[in-house]
Amino acid sequence: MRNSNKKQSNSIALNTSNEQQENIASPLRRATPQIQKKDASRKLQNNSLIDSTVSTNPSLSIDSKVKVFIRSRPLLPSESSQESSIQISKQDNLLVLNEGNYSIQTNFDKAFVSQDTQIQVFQEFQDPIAQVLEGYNFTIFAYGQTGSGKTYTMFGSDWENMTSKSERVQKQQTFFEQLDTDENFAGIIPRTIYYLFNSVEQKKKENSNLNIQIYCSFLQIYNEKIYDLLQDNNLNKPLGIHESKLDGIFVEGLSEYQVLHYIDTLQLMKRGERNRTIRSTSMNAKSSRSHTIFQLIIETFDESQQDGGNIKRSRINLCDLAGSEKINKSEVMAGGHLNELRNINLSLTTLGKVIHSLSSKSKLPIPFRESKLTRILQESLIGNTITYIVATISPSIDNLDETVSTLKFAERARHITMSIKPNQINSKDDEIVKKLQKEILYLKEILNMRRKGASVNDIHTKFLKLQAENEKLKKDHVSLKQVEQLIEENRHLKSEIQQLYMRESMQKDNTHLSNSYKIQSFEDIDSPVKSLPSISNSTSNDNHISTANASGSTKNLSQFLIKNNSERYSGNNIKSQFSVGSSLPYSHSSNDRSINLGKYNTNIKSYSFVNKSVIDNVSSSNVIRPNSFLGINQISHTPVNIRIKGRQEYKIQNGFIEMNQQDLLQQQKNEKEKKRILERLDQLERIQKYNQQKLQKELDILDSLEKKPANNIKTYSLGSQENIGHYPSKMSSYQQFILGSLQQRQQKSLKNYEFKIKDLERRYFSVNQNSQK
Ligand SMILES: Nc1ncnc2c1ncn2[C@@H]1O[C@H](COP(=O)(O)OP(=O)(O)OP(=O)(O)O)[C@@H](O)[C@H]1O
Repeated sequence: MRNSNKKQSNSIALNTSNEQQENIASPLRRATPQIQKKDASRKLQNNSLIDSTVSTNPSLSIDSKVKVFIRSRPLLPSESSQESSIQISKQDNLLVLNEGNYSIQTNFDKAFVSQDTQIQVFQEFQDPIAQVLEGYNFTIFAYGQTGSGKTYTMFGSDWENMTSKSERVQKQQTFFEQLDTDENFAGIIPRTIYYLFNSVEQKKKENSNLNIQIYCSFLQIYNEKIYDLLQDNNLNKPLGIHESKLDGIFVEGLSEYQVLHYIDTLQLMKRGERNRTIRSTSMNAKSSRSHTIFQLIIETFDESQQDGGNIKRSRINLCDLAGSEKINKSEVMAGGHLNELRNINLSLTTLGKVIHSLSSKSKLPIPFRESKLTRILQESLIGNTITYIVATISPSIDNLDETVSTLKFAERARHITMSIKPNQINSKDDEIVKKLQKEILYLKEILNMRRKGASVNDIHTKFLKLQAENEKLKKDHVSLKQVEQLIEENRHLKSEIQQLYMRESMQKDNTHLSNSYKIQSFEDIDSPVKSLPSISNSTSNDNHISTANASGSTKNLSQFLIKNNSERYSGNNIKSQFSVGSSLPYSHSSNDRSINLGKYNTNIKSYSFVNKSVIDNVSSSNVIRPNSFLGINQISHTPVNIRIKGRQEYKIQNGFIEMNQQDLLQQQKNEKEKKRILERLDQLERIQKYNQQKLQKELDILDSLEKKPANNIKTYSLGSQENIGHYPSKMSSYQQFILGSLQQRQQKSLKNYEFKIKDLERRYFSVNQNSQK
């Protein structure tokens, strides 16, 4: 044990009394644990397991305590040289930390140690996810010092960084296909997505009238600014936080993507993860420098209740906080790093203060507004939300202070109680109708202004004016169906605006979209597999789909889906919405908006058509067989990325496919290069194998030669009669020469191949990464 960690007395118990004024989130302060003899180490008084299970009766509002789990990671290879580490074990929900003569024991709602798998951790989250479908909000956040395992817990292991090609492929498969059997790989977010979609399927089976829509968004807070991780990968456009009576606290301008299948959602999660700001630090090679929140919004509506029914709208917030980090005076830090660190520490300190105020039931104002993080999490800490915290700790002796600090934070959070009830929107609720009408007016105004070339400032001024005007909106009684339509229209307009903004920011980036493509229309399919959508050739120069081969061809989908269209997008002629299928097998919902193409090929399983209204250029005799399509199943009216075999990436929005010509060329180049490398790799692997076999054979021959006394080889006595003539103690110089040169030659060639293979793998990895950007 290092001297600096030696303490004077033997046992530590956490003091979490409400009077304690210490700022627990600051990593810069040393923990001041209460010290006791080990024998007398006391357990915390509050041992009861807090049950935040809520009633599904929507009229009931009940009290729910924040649930706190603790998770300790194993020692990392870089820490294994340490003389000693903190011994962390658990007894039921009691976490026990032993370090030399010191001991810390404290109770949590659940304790996880290094042997506990990702599946075991996730099992604790299944109940509240089921509650989300009843209209309850649910937040999970991972808290802990840098390098303690927050990202591992929330997202999963860093498999993409693994070097072995075969392992990468296997992990990729696991990620998308075997979440329920994989124990250690995927973290809480992918599992939540998977579980949620399965639960939705189950619910729909139980009640075929249920219409459940899922949307997702992903944001990061970096240096006290909020960015959309799905739209803004260059930190170009910080977003603002607003509060409204109906929506509560929300981030204005954050994109919401409608998602139809878990694979699409995972793709979006991966896209956002790639855009996250990370840095290599002394504690963690891939340290998250921003707080991220992955949000799933679930809207449930019973179609059998025409009037007077309810729409349930709930949220799942999955937060991976940036970790606190000490400012290391001996280490030279880049200016940016220091700034990040200050901002991270500031927001975590504020979170600590907020938790302290809430747990001590202080009468003083709670400092939610002191940081963006606490402002966004406000509703998860005092609002209508089931909240779980996973506090992560490290067993490294060097991190003892931070570990104690995390435990104190976690213990305090357990004292927070919230009153929760399901979120329901009633069609007779004038507030919601007013709000939707207001928003639609506002959005229409903005769209018109944008089309006429108005600036963002003009629009903001107009917006303020509109807000005032819209207060006067008349009260109408509308049906639930109408409310749904209003929501749809609203969403549609928002996505148009999003697209406009996106284009603007892309133009600013000097990223010129050299081609704009539009998909005009598809047929809505009533019964799966019976008839398939098809597309006919469009010869005109208008916005129609071009079909390179429309009758049963197996050509690349891109060939018949898209057509170079010089005309720019105009919001008025959006006629159809569609989503394209996933490359992985799944059975889509049985409602009339989807179709299973599984019968026709294995790559694409589902098409979804949302809008029946317009059918252009579609004949039912032809069959689409997009078997080379490795796309994701996505919505149409918010931007989505689609991958087509060969990994070109397209953006689809409002029935448009857009692609950057330069990107496309680069992608194609990358693909060619990758293919070439893979072929060369295969070839080299074959040669290497052949050489190994050859070497082995030659060695075997020499071995047998060595054992056999050849006539022309002198044998030597080893002093024992039996050995004479059988085991020559010395090979002939000829044999030695052959063996030596053979070995040398083979070793050289094997090394050469090994080197070449490594080099190719490295190049493949870098090309692959480039093509995923
Ligand atoms: N339970 C675990 N089992 C195995 N390895 C783990 C576990 N938890 C974390 N690790 C490993 O520890 C390292 C640091 O973990 P991670 O990046 O999740 O930390 P973090 O708390 O998110 O750090 P930061 O705040 O700097 O982003 C990673 O290499 C990760 O794979």
